[in-house]
Amino acid sequence: MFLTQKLAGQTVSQVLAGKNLTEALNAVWRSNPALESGQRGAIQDISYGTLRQLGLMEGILKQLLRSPLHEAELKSLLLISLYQLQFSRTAPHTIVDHAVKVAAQTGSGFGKGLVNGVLRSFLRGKDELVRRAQVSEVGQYSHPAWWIKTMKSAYPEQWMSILEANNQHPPMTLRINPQHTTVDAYLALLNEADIAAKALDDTAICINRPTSVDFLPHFFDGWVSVQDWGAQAAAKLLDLKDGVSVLDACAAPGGKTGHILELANVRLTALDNDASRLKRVEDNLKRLNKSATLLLGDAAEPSTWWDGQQYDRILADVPCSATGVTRRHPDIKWLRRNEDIAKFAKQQAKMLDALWPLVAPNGKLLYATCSVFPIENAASAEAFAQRHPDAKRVDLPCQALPHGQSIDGQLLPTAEHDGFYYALFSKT
Ligand SMILES: C[S@@+](CC[C@H](N)C(=O)[O-])C[C@H]1O[C@@H](n2cnc3c(N)ncnc32)[C@H](O)[C@@H]1O
Repeated sequence: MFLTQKLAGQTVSQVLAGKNLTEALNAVWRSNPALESGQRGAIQDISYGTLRQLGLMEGILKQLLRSPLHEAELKSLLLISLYQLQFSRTAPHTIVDHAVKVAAQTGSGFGKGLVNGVLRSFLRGKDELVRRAQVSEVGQYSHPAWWIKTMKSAYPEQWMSILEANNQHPPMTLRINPQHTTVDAYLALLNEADIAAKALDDTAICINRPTSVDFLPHFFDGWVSVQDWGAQAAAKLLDLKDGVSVLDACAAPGGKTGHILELANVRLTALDNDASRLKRVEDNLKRLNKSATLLLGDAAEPSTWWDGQQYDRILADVPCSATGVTRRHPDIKWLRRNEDIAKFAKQQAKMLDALWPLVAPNGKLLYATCSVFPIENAASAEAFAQRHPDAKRVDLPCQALPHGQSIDGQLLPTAEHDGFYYALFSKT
């Protein structure tokens, strides 16, 4: 426990200094190769949990400090320990004792007494401290104020459920490969493996308790993939048929690439501008025993990689704020800035404009983001249609969507799926 608290504190400290959570955790794994899987799991749980609840934890800590604490590692140690005291089942005295030991090794060691005092004061006045921290919306919903404001104005009825969904553990969802199995047959295999799960539709299965893919029957034979239910809509929306040519313009790590190849016998080009991520597409396709032409290139600069042959279908699953998948990356709540959203929208418009000439007559382009910010979604799609009179917005076939519905292409995060946006255009 001592080591997990120490390393979780360091991880959160790195994130608060601007590093992304995945990179911060990878750095911990690299410098501590002897960690056991249980310890890694605990470090991950504490770091993710603290960042999900950071607004609340900061609100509590502020009440317990006489003056702002500038020593970053000590502050993060307090935040993760408060998180554990509030949300974990570990005995409080163990959490406090170990936090004090970590503090003794942190910086000049002066923080021992402070950590002891703060954590014991929290235990004495917990309920009132939490209540007072939740008076502010940042404390109650653990999102930055600018984010809460945008959600309120964009979704006057759903903003609270969106913010609450962002702070939950994400669901683990599988996509079965219809070339190998069916939902019913695979549920039976899961049942035999003692993995409780339920069907979401005729290709998606939700696992009750997330598990390692090592335990999923025939995972390495390509029978199933891990993919959010909302993400599974993309390939279905593309209206695929055998023989069509498809460009997956922002393909890595290849979740949707694999799905496209499972649905029809298409000629697929998978493009990404990140070589290491493109390698992940290759690995994914190998597991699924599928093939595609992989290209390293910039979707916004087709002249550098395009062979001049138009595509019948283009999937533009563009880089975005990822605000629809916040619960999988809770660091983005604290690393994103309001002004980033407009920058993403600009980059997305550039990519869409560059890709549109590559769509064949009567072909289709599906614009996709995992954002819930309208500037990147509805506003982007409308502006694109305005700029391109030959782009006709097509209604999304509801059978492709979770529960058969969206708000004009917008899926908001729920217990069953992440937040996504889809806009489909056909070339007249
Ligand atoms: C949202 S992710 C795509 C997820 C992927 N479609 C899937 O389902 O697994 C966006 C991808 O776009 C890539 N990307 C970012 N800028 C790009 C650009 N200018 N051209 C091509 N790919 C780009 C990123 O490397 C990233 O892999």
